[in-house]
Amino acid sequence: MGHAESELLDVERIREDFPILQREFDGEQVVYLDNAATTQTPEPVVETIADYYRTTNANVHRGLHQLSQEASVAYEKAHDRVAEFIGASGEREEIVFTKNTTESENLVAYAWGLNELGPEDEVVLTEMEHHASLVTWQQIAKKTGATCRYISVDEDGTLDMDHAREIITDDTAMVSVVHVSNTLGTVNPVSELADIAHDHGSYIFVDGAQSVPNRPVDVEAIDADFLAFSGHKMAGPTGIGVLYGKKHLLEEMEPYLYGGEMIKKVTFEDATWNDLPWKFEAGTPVICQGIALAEACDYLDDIGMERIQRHEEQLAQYALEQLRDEGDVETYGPSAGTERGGLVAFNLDSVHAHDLSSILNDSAVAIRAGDHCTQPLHDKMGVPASARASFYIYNTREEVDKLVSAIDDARQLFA
Ligand SMILES: Cc1ncc(COP(=O)(O)O)c(CN[C@@H](CS)C(=O)O)c1O
Repeated sequence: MGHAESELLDVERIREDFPILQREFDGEQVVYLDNAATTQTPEPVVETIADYYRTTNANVHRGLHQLSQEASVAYEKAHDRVAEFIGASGEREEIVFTKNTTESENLVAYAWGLNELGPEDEVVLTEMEHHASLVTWQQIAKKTGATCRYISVDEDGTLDMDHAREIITDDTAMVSVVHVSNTLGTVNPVSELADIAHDHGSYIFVDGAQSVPNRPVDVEAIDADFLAFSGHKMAGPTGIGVLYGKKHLLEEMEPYLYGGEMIKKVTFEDATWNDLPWKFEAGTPVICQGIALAEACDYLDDIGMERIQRHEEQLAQYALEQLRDEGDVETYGPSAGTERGGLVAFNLDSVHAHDLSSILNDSAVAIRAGDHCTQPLHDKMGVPASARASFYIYNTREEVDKLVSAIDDARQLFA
């Protein structure tokens, strides 16, 4: 299948780095449109992983031998590279490697929330939060007696900022907000929300899982106190997430996972903690994944995050136009022309999203169908599930056409 180049990205050249995109199912070349769930891994990142295990593998911070020294240096530098990727001037001391975004959210909820929240405190979320944030803060609130409140989402899928200004008050201890919704594609004004939160003495946690991989993100320009994202959504491996935290906050926080690496001195009676970020990286850390994530940062920066953003926006707008041309497709999220992330959730009249996804799979079109870990949002939308196409650097307009054609196959099947 030939692929028209986007005027923004040399997609043909990029696709050469992703052999998985050549796979065929029953003679149909795969059309991978499930990038909000996880992205594919380019050869330079795969080679970095292979090279690590071939030449450098050793445990970090524990051996004086050459291999351990080399692995330790590479692992530490990976923290610095990730810090640079998101504009964290505190470098490695502000970057904690976790397993994924979910663990990063839980780290702050337990290490800060469990100790700092009480019955007089409120945690403000949005109705479009992913379960990684919503369930985490909901359960910590139950444990501490704090109250969760939710900023409303308007009919058009955007955040009701008047409601945000109303419910973020001096009782708010934490605002936790998704930067780009994985269901609606809505891009939330996180800098404005940070200002509102800070004006009331609250911290702000930004869920960057769908923004850091897809657009330029500068944590200091946002003035986020915490920000989380996952390596597997940004051309990196699974098994690594990142928690960014302002240095002074991470210094004040107690660890929530104990063991080796995170300590300095241990007696039978007590222990003291290691320096940042190691205080929050108990046990043998995600060594190879961290080094591979640094390579993914290089890979994406070589393409350019602004160009990636515009490429995805163009594909999403094109998909919206194609889908909305059909009278029987309901799409969710901001209208065409309004800024949105590179994804479109939708439903085809009279066809359940799961059935639609299965039929699209018959044409080798891979999308996601379900609640996308945003069940309360789907309840508010009045649908049990939605189908979702999400785009990345290797997708093309021609693949959007393939999606639309496969949807038509489903339409005919259920006609
Ligand atoms: C906004 C947002 N916040 C947190 C997460 C969790 O990322 P993890 O790497 O699984 O921990 C995700 C992952 N959303 C995937 C899996 S549900 C999706 O298909 O939309 C996300 O989109």
